[in-house]
This record gives sequence, structure tokens and C-alpha cells, in this order.
Amino acid sequence: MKITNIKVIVTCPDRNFVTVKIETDAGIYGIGDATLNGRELSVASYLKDHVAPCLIGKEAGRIEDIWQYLYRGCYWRRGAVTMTAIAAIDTALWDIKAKAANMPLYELLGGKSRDGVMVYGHANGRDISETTDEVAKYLDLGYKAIRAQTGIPGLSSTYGVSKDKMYYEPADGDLPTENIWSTSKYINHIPKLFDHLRDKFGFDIHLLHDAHHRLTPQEAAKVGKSLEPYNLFWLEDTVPAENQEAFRMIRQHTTTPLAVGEVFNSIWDCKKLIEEGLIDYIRSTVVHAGGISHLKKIFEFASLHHVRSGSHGATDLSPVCMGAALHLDTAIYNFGVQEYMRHTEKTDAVFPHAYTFKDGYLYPGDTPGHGVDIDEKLAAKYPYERAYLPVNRLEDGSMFNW
Ligand SMILES: O=C(O)C(=O)C[C@H](O)[C@H](O)CO
Ligand SMILES: [Mg+2]
Repeated sequence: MKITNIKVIVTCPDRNFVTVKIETDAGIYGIGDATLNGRELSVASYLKDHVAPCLIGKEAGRIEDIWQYLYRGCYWRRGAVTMTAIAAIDTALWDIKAKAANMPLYELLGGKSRDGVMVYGHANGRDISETTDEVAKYLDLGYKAIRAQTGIPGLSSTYGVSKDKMYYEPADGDLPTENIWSTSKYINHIPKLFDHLRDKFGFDIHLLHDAHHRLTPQEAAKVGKSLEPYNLFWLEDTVPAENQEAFRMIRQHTTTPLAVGEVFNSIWDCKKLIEEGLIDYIRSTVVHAGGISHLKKIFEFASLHHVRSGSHGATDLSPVCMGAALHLDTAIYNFGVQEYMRHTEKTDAVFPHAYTFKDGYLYPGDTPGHGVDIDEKLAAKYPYERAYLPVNRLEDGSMFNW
């Protein structure tokens, strides 16, 4: 089965998505997500101008060989743009292989290790009381795991708090909006949120929190310690993780479980974190970490070191990524949790999918392939709209991590 055509589809049904569609001479096609929030067109060009011409006429079933051809063959290894482009091709090729075998993708990945995939939703509010109401809404929907974020007194905006509740979209301007951050205000306030939530809802639900790369190792250790009484499922992205060593200091000071990895794009970003047991959950996902082939290697490596998966699943990861991730989540041994931020109705209409939500779990469905498609006619109605993630400054005006 030969590759005959590769389409790169850019569409904006409420937010931008880049999708690859690989067609074959057998009439079977596969699709892959190639969305890199705020930098979408660079991946679209990488795929259209540099990847597609090399793959026409190649054997669609040679997934590992094509992966290595794109990774080693370009000479310039890794990086978010390259690895997102490779991920999209890899996902589409797995979709084709599973459709050709007439099997849901999880069967090709080793079969089911579990019946359903536990997901967590995002409860966010301007203050503790609004966040508490949002947690209650997620509980009513059946969620077993909920991420809680709240506004910080004295800061006009904070990561993770938005006016859209179910469909939180951080890429909010056609130029980057500017946020202001104060670590000391955050550190004082955040234990109060979890104290209140445990008081109100007890300890039978899983609570998670994302610090979004804003702390130093010492501050992260302090936050981890201050949250220990509230038994979090995880504390995410405490420090920027270019320096994997930094996690050792956090680890030595707190038993709060640590999660990281949504901006990682290869196993080399997390090798030390995993093999030295410095984290509990690795959060990389299909679209940004080289596709099914590479993410499976990361998760299998993690399984040797008692590290579990917790894939990123914000709205900027398209339903195609979500579908593919659910098949991998279903098949791997060391699954932890899957993030699930719902897409809008418009997005769901452009990407018809087989996955379903019930009582806090997502199910990938049994459709051959990864079970997600794209309605190209509908997609064409929503042209690209430039949108950036915000930037962040300290109160004195210095640039900081968003
Ligand atoms: O979902 C999360 O945990 C995030 O941190 C969301 C990211 O800010 C978002 O995906 C950036 O595009
Ligand atoms: Mg995060």
C-alpha cells in the first residue's frame, strides 16, 4: 500500500487546528494531529514544503522506518516543530495500518489493558468559592479526577482561570496578551484552595493542580510540602524542566506526587527524570512527542521506573490527538490518568469521533483505526485566525514564564 497524497488541513472551528491526511493507493486514508498552539503555520509549512514531497510513493506500512527517516533524515533533530510534524505523520500511518487490519488501534498496540481511561477535567474560578462551584459541577458530571485552579488575590489574571469554563482556551489574542505574576502571592494562597476543597468534598476524589512552570526548585519544594495534607493526585509543572536535575531538590523535600512533560518532545527531555525516579507522572502526548511510536517508547521506559502516564489533553490538542492518545492509554500497562478538556460543538462537528465519555472515563470505541475523522468541507468554512498564548511578567516588569 503506497502513499499517494498528503494533505495539510488548517482550520479554525473556534480555535486553530492543523491536521494531516495521508491517502494511499488502496483507498484507505489516515489522519494525524499537527497542532502546535500559537505556532500552527510553521508546522503546516514543515509538513507541506519539506515532509510531504519525500513520502509520496513510500510504503505506508513501514511506520518505524518512516519515523526514523524523518527524525534522522532531516539532520536537525528534535524540537517542537519537527517532532509535531513527525507525530502527525506517525499517527496517520498507525490509523491506516489499523484500518487495513480492520481493528481498533489499541489491538495493534497490544490489546486492552483496561476497560476505560480515567480522565481529569478543569475546574477554575476567579476565587476559591467559584472554583468550589466548578469542582461540584465536574462531580455532577461523574468525574473522578479534577484539576483545580483559582485566581490569586492581588493578581488581575492567573494561568488556568478563564471566563469559558468547559472549553478553556488560553490562546486569547491576535498578539500575545500580557499577564502579571507574583510567586509570593501564589504560595500564600494555594493551600487555602485545597484546604477548602478537602473540607467540602472529602478525600474520595482525586485533586490535581498545575503550577505552569512558575516556581524555583526551592519554591516548588515548599508548595509540595504545604499541599501534602491535601493528598493531591499530582502537582504539575512546578519548575521549567529544561534542567532535569532541578527535580532532585523538589523530590527530596516533598512526597506530593510530581508530574511534568507537556512541552517535552522526545525521550531525551525526560530520560533523567524517569530513570532517577524524580517524577511520578510523565505528561507528554501523541501530538508533541513524536506520535504513537515515540510516545509508546517513552511510556514503556517509564514503566521500568514506576513512572505512570498522564498525557496532556488541553483544547489545543485536537480530537485526533485525543482519539489516538486514548488507544495508547488503553493499551499500555502503566497508565495513570488522561487530561480531558472538552472541545466545543463546532470543533466536534469538524472532527467526528468514536470516543465517548461516561462516569469519569473515556472509551476509545471499536471503529477500525483511531476512530477520529475530519469533515474537510466543514473544516474549509473556518479559515485560520492568528492567536497567541499570553506572555507573563513579574510585578516589576521583568519577563517571566507563562
Ligand atoms: O492543560 C494543561 O495542563 C496546560 O498547561 C495547558 C497549556 O497551557 C496549553 O495546552 C498550552 O497551549
Ligand atoms: Mg499543564
